[in-house]
Amino acid sequence: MPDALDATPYDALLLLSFGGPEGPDDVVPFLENVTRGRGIPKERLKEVGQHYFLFGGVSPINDQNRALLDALSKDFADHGLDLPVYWGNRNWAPYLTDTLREMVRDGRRRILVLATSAYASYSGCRQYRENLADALATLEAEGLELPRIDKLRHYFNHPGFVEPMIDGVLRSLADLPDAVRAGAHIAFTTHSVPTAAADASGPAERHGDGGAYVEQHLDVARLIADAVRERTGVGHPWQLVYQSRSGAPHIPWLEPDICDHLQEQHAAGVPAVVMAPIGFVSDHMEVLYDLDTEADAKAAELGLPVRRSATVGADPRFAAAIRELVLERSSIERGQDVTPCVLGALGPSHDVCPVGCCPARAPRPAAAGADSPYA
Ligand SMILES: CC1=C(CCC(=O)O)c2cc3nc(cc4[nH]c(cc5[nH]c(cc1n2)c(C)c5CCC(=O)O)c(CCC(=O)O)c4C)C(CCC(=O)O)=C3C
Ligand SMILES: [Fe+2]
Repeated sequence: MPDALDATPYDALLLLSFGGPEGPDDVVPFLENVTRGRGIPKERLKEVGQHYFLFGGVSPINDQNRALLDALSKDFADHGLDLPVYWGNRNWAPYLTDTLREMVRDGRRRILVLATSAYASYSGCRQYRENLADALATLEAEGLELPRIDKLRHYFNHPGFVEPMIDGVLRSLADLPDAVRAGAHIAFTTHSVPTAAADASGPAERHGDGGAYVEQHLDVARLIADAVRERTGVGHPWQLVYQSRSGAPHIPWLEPDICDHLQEQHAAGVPAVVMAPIGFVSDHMEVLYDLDTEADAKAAELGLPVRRSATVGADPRFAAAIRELVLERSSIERGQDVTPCVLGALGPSHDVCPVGCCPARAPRPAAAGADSPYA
């Protein structure tokens, strides 16, 4: 047995995710949960419902999270880290509030949260923190003693997140026909968000011109493109592009969309494209529909060879990265010196979201940050 690792003061890890439907009857109530109060046009909702029905009403995200939980349990056990791992979602069972209640009943007092979103943004960070605050408010109203909740720093630039994606892009390039491989363009994709949300992402000093959201994605894209050049000797041209736009058409969102981008690349004579969904932690519906279905169809129509590279999912290197991040944060909370493990130009992200980080359109209480109303 390895020496036991020390996660004190934490007594549990909470995997916090989006949630997704597990059958046709779940689709509409799931979409209602997601879009409550968010002003998404009815037409868009109908269309997104169809994406789920095309896959039997089942989002792959829950099985992805189950696989990640298994990978985390295995990694923690193999390394002598005795820390229970729980799972709760924003939009579908197991619901965050129910999981948090169970954790309190199990006596957990200091909880560290791993969200399945690697980057700063309202949708990828503060909204999860708002959900944590809502859950705490519910437990408080039930008379339960509230645990203290912290959130792990953004892990977009952790080697355990980036390296599996480098391998994925290399595999996709290798999988392209020989004749088009050297000329292939890499389209790094992430979820589009309103440009106003991107501009206000991250701490106040990063606001403006795409904010921390765009800056962090560009950092990861550059890391992957550089690593690919080092390993293949070919400097593939690349661009950060967007997918899964929603919202009303008159509100500006980040562009270009991947499908328009494929068309432009094709028109410019690019012989092949690797689509690398760096904005997503696993192959969930955005990847299976928006890339593997819609963008693939667009490419087929153009006669453009494309490949889609893997997300990290339950890669053991990602599980190991989470262990390292847990131990790093535990040491910091104990007042010890640590050297954060990080790649790229931006350095490690903050441990605690400062006041004004990824502000909401309408301010609401958010936990696990400097502006948390909870301890
Ligand atoms: C930045 C970002 C991430 C990445 C970070 C993270 O992972 O959290 C993400 C992930 C996800 N988004 C998901 C699903 C949906 N997102 C929607 C709507 C929206 N997403 C937004 C942003 C993001 N979303 C935004 C700005 C909206 C507009 C409405 C609003 O401002 O809230 C809608 C409504 C319909 C639509 O309009 O598409 C659905 C169904 C699923 C589950 C997939 C599955 O089931 O497998 C996942 C992982
Ligand atoms: Fe989304």
